[in-house]
Amino acid sequence: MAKKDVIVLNSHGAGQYAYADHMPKWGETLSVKNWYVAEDGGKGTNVAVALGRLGIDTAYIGKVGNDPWGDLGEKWLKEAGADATYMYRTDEVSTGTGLILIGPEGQNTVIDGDSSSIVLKEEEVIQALDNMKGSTFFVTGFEVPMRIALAGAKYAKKLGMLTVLNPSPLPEEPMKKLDYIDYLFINEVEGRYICNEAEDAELEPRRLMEEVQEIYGVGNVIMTLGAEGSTALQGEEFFNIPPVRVEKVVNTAGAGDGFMAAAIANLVWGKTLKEAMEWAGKYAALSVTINGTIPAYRPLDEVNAFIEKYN
Ligand SMILES: Nc1ncnc2c1ncn2[C@@H]1O[C@H](COP(=O)(O)OP(=O)(O)OP(=O)(O)O)[C@@H](O)[C@H]1O
Repeated sequence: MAKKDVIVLNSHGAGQYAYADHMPKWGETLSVKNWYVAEDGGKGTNVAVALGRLGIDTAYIGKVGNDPWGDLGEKWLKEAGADATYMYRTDEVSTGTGLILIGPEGQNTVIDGDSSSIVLKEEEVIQALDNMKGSTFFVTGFEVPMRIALAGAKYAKKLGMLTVLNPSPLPEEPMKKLDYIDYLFINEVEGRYICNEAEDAELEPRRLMEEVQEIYGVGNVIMTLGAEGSTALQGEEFFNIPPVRVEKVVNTAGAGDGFMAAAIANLVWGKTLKEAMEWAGKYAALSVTINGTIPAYRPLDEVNAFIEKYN
């Protein structure tokens, strides 16, 4: 039986970026500058790699194609020390990938491929969880089908694990109660959407999280506020974690995934939720000073050095 500190069930994918001076017409061969595969993994591999690099015993569950993008995900996981045994493979659909064509004014057109996550089966998730009974945390999100993510969370809870959900991308239909979820991580836009609030509406973060608690029946709601830091409602206890100001913000993509991974790592280390969020805020602040998503998830010694310098 392979017990883990954290099991992550969510997607893997790889975005391809290309810079063009115009949009191609049908039949045209367009030469583009600087075509590259970005190291942004999809929320599953992002979180699993971030946790692995922090030294947390982590396993990934998901499905990728039999193609180079799937191989890349497996390589990232293994290099981070995460277990890729349950990175299932399929010939039916290729690994989720998108072509992001960036124009001369920075405008972009995205061609998004179907992701192999859509053919992940509930039985495969259950089998993986059965083989990892006794694990501590189970983390999921909706870049795999919502039905699969929630079935996984319910089963993990039944096996005695602590469950964490990042319900992103949010489904259009309202969700039912999620009272088998222990920790819900959302950003402010998602918080307002769940509460049916306009993005620029006035509801205070605390009230928003109270409503989210009520709607979903989840006791611990953690809401990230971008450059403004983060905030949480743990039962009735509210806390606000002020932002960490860095000299130069280079790239904030994936900051939310990194923040969640860092907070969970601290919960594994026995810290309180408040302590976990303070550390995660520093971890995420370091990540926004580094270009790329996966490259910005730094190992424990580098994060500690940054925190020492910051203090
Ligand atoms: N400009 C910034 N300066 C310092 N810290 C930041 C900045 N932007 C984000 N962070 C940190 O990262 C955390 C997560 O950011 P954010 O709320 O933007 O998540 P998100 O919207 O889920 O991000 P993404 O979807 O890009 O992963 C914040 O709570 C904060 O701690």
